Amino acid sequence: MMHCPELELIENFYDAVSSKSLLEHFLQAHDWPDNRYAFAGRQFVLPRLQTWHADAGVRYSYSNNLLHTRPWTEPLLQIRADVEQRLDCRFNSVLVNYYRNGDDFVGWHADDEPELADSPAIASLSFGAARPLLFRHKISGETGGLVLPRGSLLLMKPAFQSHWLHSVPRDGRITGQRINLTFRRVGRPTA
Ligand SMILES: O=C(O)CCC(=O)C(=O)O
Ligand SMILES: [Fe+2]
Repeated sequence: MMHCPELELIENFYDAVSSKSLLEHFLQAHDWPDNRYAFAGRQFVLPRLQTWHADAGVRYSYSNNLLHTRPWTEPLLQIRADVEQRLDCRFNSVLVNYYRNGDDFVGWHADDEPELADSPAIASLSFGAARPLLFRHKISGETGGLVLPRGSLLLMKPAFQSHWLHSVPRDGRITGQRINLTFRRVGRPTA
């Protein structure tokens, strides 16, 4: 598969033991909402479960439309501290995704909302079943992908969101559960 210079994968950021206990935490103790949402007068079903956590005062149109902002939990704060130390970056929010099995997925998108424009580096952590992240160049259409193993930290560098779309495709052969955390830095609105 093609290499993408705007992605950097750090394998075993968490070792097998820590990855397993964090996975168990998210599966057992994290408070998952229903994946049916009402938006713009319509009901729809998100093909995964999701929660959004942010520092006080952070606003993000995607989350404000779909999700309630929740406070940080102890495990999320600890993971944020570990990631910030490793990357020497600050993050003020995290989107937590739960893929119950290979039928859960995220479709093609870029995390390029205007609120992220100032510093759109995103740090993505994975626990549980390994799933591929596919990417597709917005103009040339080149495609590629990489597998995200448990315990890995994927750094999506700023230009990734402006040049590429990404997805985690459906694969009915995968039975295992997967948790993914994307730490973000959402700017405060200037107006
Ligand atoms: O699950 C993943 O690895 C990616 C999730 C994602 O793209 C997102 O939350 O924006
Ligand atoms: Fe994304």
